[in-house]
Amino acid sequence: MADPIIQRLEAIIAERRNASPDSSYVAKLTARGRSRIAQKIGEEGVETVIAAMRDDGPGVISESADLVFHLLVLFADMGLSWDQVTAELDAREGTSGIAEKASRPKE
Ligand SMILES: N=c1c2ncn([C@@H]3O[C@H](COP(=O)(O)OP(=O)(O)OP(=O)(O)O)[C@@H](O)[C@H]3O)c2ncn1[C@@H]1O[C@H](COP(=O)(O)O)[C@@H](O)[C@H]1O
Repeated sequence: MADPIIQRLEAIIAERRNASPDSSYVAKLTARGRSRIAQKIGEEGVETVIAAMRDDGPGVISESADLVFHLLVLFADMGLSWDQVTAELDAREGTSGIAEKASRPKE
């Protein structure tokens, strides 16, 4: 089960998708289409990287919140949920990243 703020945000985003783009950022971004939502995730990821390179801890937290929020907007657009991400992490628990990479088929 997702953290309570993630659950509330998923519900808010589902509702705000149908609001007026004049009064809702979620509705405005959704109306611009999937590619724009995905582009925002790239932008927020880059802003997180920039904050990290500046050793700006509060900046990394703030940009990470933007990143998670925009991921949730994308998930809503694609019918996905945060619980699916945590299920994927659960499934990976205990598998070393080094071992997993070594087990991939050779290209
Ligand atoms: N958590 C957030 C949240 N985080 C970030 N943002 C917005 O995301 C945008 C990202 O900022 P940027 O400067 O990168 O982008 P921008 O220049 O404003 O936008 P673009 O024109 O570039 O797309 C800003 O407008 C932020 O205000 C958010 N907007 C909304 N929420 C949540 O979503 C709820 C519903 O919001 P509305 O849909 O606006 O009612 C709110 O009550 C909040 O709980």
